[in-house]
Amino acid sequence: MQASLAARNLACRRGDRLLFRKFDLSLHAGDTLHITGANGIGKSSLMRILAGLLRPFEGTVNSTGSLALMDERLALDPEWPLGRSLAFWHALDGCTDPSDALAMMDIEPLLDVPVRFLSTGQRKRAAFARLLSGSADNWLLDEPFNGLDAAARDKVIARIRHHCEAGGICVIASHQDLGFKAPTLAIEDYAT
Ligand SMILES: Nc1ncnc2c1ncn2[C@@H]1O[C@H](COP(=O)(O)OP(=O)(O)OP(=O)(O)O)[C@@H](O)[C@H]1O
Repeated sequence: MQASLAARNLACRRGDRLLFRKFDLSLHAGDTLHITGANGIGKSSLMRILAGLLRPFEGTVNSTGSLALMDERLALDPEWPLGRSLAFWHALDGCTDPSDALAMMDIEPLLDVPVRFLSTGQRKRAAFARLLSGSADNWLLDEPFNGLDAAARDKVIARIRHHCEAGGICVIASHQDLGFKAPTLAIEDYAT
């Protein structure tokens, strides 16, 4: 894998509020990082900046390797059956055999269900199935455990560990305890 992710002197402004400033990070192959902070502090905004989806007010982001952001926005057509929606992304992501990821997240029984009928946890499992069947080097996971039951959560943690042991990077934004050890960065330390 080609993973690396660095941010320098980031500042984030939302509306007329400067949320944080002077935020730096430097991650290399194998690193996991837990971004912590209270509701509304700017975790999701930071993740979108790192993903290149939101322009920082100041500062720069540099990465090598491919990047995947998983957040509350499912990016699956709500009217399509889940299987068809996932197949759309598998084709774009160049995934020829998603069966392992679908089985791991217990998705097969849901493939005929329209996305709009999925429960919160089922949606999250579908999002993980897409992530796991892709080949991104840098994973940006925004509140990845919301809605997951204990069994699904354990599987996801095992896959995060596996991803990083294989040389990937995983940044997890969450106000919750992760349930496993990871270096932490508190956004409060950069709040204005
Ligand atoms: N498009 C926007 N325009 C203006 N303000 C916004 C916009 N999006 C988010 N905000 C504000 O930016 C702040 C940070 O939001 P963000 O979603 O990044 O926080 P968060 O730390 O992820 O919160 P939570 O833990 O509740 O998910 C919030 O006060 C939010 O209302």
